[in-house]
Amino acid sequence: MAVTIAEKGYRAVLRTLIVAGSALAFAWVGWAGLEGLRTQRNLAQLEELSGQLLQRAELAVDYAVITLGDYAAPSNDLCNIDALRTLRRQTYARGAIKDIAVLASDGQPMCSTAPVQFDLLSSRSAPIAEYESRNTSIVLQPSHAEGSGLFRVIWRVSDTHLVAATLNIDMLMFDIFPAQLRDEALAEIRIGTGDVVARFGDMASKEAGETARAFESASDRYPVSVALAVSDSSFRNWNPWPLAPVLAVGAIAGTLVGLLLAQSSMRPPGPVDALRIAIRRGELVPYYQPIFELATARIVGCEVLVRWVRRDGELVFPDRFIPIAEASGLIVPMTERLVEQALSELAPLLSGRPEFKTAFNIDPAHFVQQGFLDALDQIVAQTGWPNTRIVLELTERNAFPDMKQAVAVTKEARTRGYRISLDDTGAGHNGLGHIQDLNPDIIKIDKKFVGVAGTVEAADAIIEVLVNLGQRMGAVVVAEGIETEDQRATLAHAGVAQGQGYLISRPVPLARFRTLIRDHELVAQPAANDPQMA
Ligand SMILES: Nc1nc2c(ncn2[C@@H]2O[C@@H]3COP(=O)(O)O[C@H]4[C@@H](O)[C@H](n5cnc6c(=O)[nH]c(N)nc65)O[C@@H]4COP(=O)(O)O[C@H]3[C@H]2O)c(=O)[nH]1
Repeated sequence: MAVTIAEKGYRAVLRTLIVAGSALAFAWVGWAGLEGLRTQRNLAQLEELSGQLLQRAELAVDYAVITLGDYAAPSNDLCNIDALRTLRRQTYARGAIKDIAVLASDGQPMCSTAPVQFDLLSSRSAPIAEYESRNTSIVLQPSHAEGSGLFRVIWRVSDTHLVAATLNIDMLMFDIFPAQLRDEALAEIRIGTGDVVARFGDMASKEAGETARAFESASDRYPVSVALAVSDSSFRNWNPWPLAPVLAVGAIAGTLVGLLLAQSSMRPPGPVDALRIAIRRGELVPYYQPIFELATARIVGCEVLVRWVRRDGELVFPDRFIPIAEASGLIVPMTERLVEQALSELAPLLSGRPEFKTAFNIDPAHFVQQGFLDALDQIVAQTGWPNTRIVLELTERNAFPDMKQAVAVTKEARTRGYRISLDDTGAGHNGLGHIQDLNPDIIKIDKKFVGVAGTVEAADAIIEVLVNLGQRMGAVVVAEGIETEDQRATLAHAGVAQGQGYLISRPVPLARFRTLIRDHELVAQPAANDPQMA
């Protein structure tokens, strides 16, 4: 089937849309997938950072506890000059520890290596909170100066003997954040119920109201916890993937998939699928060929002949698709739609034309199918046509799959009022067998004989036999394929009652058929000798 320029253009646009859509979709999915991974990775990294910070804080406390362990024996007199000198030396050698002190039972320092450190920062007027560790003899005390980095680890060796180490853990946080987050994140080390001992970073630069991602980790050994917060925008911009390669890879993959998709989805459908689509779209339409009285040229009915009118206007004749429809079973929905459409279209012609009948070609296999007549009844009833005005044409050319069933359905059809017509009579392989079995109401003489009527003796003899048979069986004889006035005259003279053929009209669409009927009614001659009517 030729592909028109418009169709080519349409396909090109469709192909471009499929490929572009697929490329965009893949690029987007690739990007969104990697963004999801990045979020997961960033979350994991921040959790790890908060864990690391907590570990550092715990280590600092561990270190203080180990150092205090050296002075824990109550027998030690730590407050004499020599002992203090040794203590001071050791304190200087241990980075985070700023002071070691011996406390009285009320917590007041008895002696200290650097008495200023903790006491200066704490207010003597308010009591300083104390938080017990899992080992209850180890107590942590934040300083009153929030965020100073200072806090105290006290070891209650006995009720009267307390040793304390003052720590500054500010420097623990110095390198905790990656450079990208340093100005847009906040880390805090807290003691007890929330006293902030040390703070690093700043989120003040971020816009007010911006959400932040927060992480917290708490020690199960000491009353120490760590809180980490990162502004949402920093979090989103952290560890970005290189966007261009990601999009490029996604787009290339999408383009390849799109090309494959376009190729498979635009492959022209096979003949059966094409026909199925055409039926669904209503591209198979009825054409009408008038059946007229040979004596008067009065139109007394029509034969419905299917045409496939493609979207581009191309007209496809039945010999190109009826065999496909019959072999695939699509002949059933095709015929049903055709009957429905034709009867609906022709309904206005019913009134005032009591003899007007419409004939449909019925595939023999469809005819003997279970429920054929019931389905037909339903369609016909919807259109308001009486069954008696409908002719079912059965061809001589195709054999009936089940002749007994065909005879039974024929009888039942006639009981329900339908007329049975035997098409292409004489041209099939059954001789006159079908006439005897099916007892039709109408016998159609094949155009093979009509075309040579009056010129070939054998054809004239066959026509004569069929006319005689018709008369004896009470069947109307119709000649198909009358192309010339001579043929019409010869056939009329031979006793053929009705005919169809190019002499009057080819099969035509509805509008043309209506005009034809009107014109013929105006010029039709009254029958001198009315032949038998079907
Ligand atoms: N040369 C010549 N031809 C004439 C003349 N008058 C009519 N014809 C053609 O002869 C065919 C008569 O239909 P058919 O024997 O039932 O033969 C039909 C019928 O067997 C089948 N067919 C058509 N429509 C349907 C349908 O709706 N259902 C089924 N099952 N078969 C159909 O396709 C066949 C061909 O149909 P068409 O191409 O429409 O061909 C039609 C018609 O156009 C004439 O004066 N000269």
